[in-house]
Amino acid sequence: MGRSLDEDPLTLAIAPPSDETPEQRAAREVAEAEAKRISDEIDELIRKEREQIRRTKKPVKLLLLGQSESGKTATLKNFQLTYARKEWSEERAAWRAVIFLNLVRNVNVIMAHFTSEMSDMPYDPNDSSEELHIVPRAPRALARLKFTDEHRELRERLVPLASLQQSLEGKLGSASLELHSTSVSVAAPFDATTNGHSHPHTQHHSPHRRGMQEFSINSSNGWKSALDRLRAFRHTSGAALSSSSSSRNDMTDTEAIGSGFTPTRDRDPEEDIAELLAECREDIKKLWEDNTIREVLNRRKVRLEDAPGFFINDADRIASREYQPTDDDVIRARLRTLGVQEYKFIFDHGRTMGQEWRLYDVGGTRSSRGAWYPYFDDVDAIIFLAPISPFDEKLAEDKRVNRLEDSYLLWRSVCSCKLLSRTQIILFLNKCDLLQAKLQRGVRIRDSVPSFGDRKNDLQTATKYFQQHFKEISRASSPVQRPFYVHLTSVIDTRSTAVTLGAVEESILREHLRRADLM
Ligand SMILES: Nc1nc2c(ncn2[C@@H]2O[C@H](COP(=O)(O)OP(=O)(O)OP(=O)(O)O)[C@@H](O)[C@H]2O)c(=O)[nH]1
Ligand SMILES: [Mg+2]
Repeated sequence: MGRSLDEDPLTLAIAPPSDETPEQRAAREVAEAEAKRISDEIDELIRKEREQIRRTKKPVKLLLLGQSESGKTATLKNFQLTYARKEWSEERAAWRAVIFLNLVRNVNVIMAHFTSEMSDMPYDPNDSSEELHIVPRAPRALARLKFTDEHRELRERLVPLASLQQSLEGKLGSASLELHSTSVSVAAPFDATTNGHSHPHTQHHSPHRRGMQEFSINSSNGWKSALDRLRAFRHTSGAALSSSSSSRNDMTDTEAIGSGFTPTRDRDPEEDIAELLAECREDIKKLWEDNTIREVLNRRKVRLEDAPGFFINDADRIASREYQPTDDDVIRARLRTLGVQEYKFIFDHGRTMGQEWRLYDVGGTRSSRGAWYPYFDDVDAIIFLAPISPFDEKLAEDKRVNRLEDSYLLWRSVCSCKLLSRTQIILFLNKCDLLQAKLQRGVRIRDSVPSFGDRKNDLQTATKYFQQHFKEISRASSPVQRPFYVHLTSVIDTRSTAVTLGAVEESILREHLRRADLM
């Protein structure tokens, strides 16, 4: 037989006193109702929080867009450095070979100009070996530079670095080669698709169905595709230097020996490279510090300092057997992005600790942009990188196009894209450090950007002007008005970038939760 409710101890304990007056009863019922309301509110908060946590299990997706060399990969590296430090530390050493290649390239660019000036060869700006944004020598006649025997000997001693560059490029694959021309002459080849028509470049691309290798290298950690090649190269000993590969830059051992770079067998080839560089260290410094050679570069308007992967100033530190990359070196190392690469990070710092983020880093050359469109569909936010220092430079892949103009066109296409009309877009006006240096050297903006007019040629005025221009484009071209988020950045400055990323993280997360609520 069951117990009567009247006998339940709890019921008895909380039962109203038998002598309760009607007033006391009314007051008790009000208090009970209030307690229930508070309790329900707490239950609802807990439910929402749980729901939010459940939803945020969905990765936060962030797409990085911008022209080539705008700093997308450098921004991605800053994310990793700030929020996924363990992975960052594990990968740091793998960048050593890329930095060696960057340094060797700096040397070889100087060597190419120095050699052609020494042999009085006419300068050909279309020469495919040119990697920098160089303008032809001014037509006025300048006195011929005087080269000494010491210059000739220096040149002889540094010749092996040409084959070293080829070998490193061959082993790192096409990511290590810059693109010098492209058949695509429009800024946003995805544009036709954005207007509702299919486009030949994007028709068959989807994140799950991508074919062409140039457009689609996709791994859980993209730059590893290049670095893995290098690891394979290291682990197959010196003999790997002669292995055949798809790269046009592979050389045979015979070629390597003939041109002065002789790999030592049975040893990690990266150590051979470090050793060769260490042997060349004093000559590299001499080359960079020589007044006549500096004059060659000045006359040809070659500014290595503004170019990606500038390391020759650090030759003393890098050209060494013991060299290990620092965080800053890795951020500054240049390796071109091929296709669209997906990076997954579980953040181990910050407000979103434990949260998975997926960052999509794209190749920014005009011929790569057709592959972006499939990724517009499902991202929480876009960071658009627009470098503002190259207002007087041309695209590497199309020497007729001004870089700033290209960024404006691309920005307009992204802002006007219907698929992105409700996507948060954060603009980074990047390379402010290089802009400042350029303005300090006396380069006038109005000579390249006539609409800048007689404004003050200083950093503050320039950034305000460029910012306003991007804002107007956004306002005029966005299908639905959107807030204009902008940051002035120099993403090689890891400290200030960490602060910027903190603000970005919060704003993207808010957007992520808002989108989750809408679903
Ligand atoms: N001085 C300076 N260099 C920068 C800045 N941002 C990027 N760089 C350097 O510029 C070079 C190109 O940057 P990346 O991040 O590789 O450019 P990207 O946009 O990924 O280029 P693609 O992969 O070709 O599309 C690298 O060597 C960077 O270290 C900056 O704000 N200041
Ligand atoms: Mg990149």
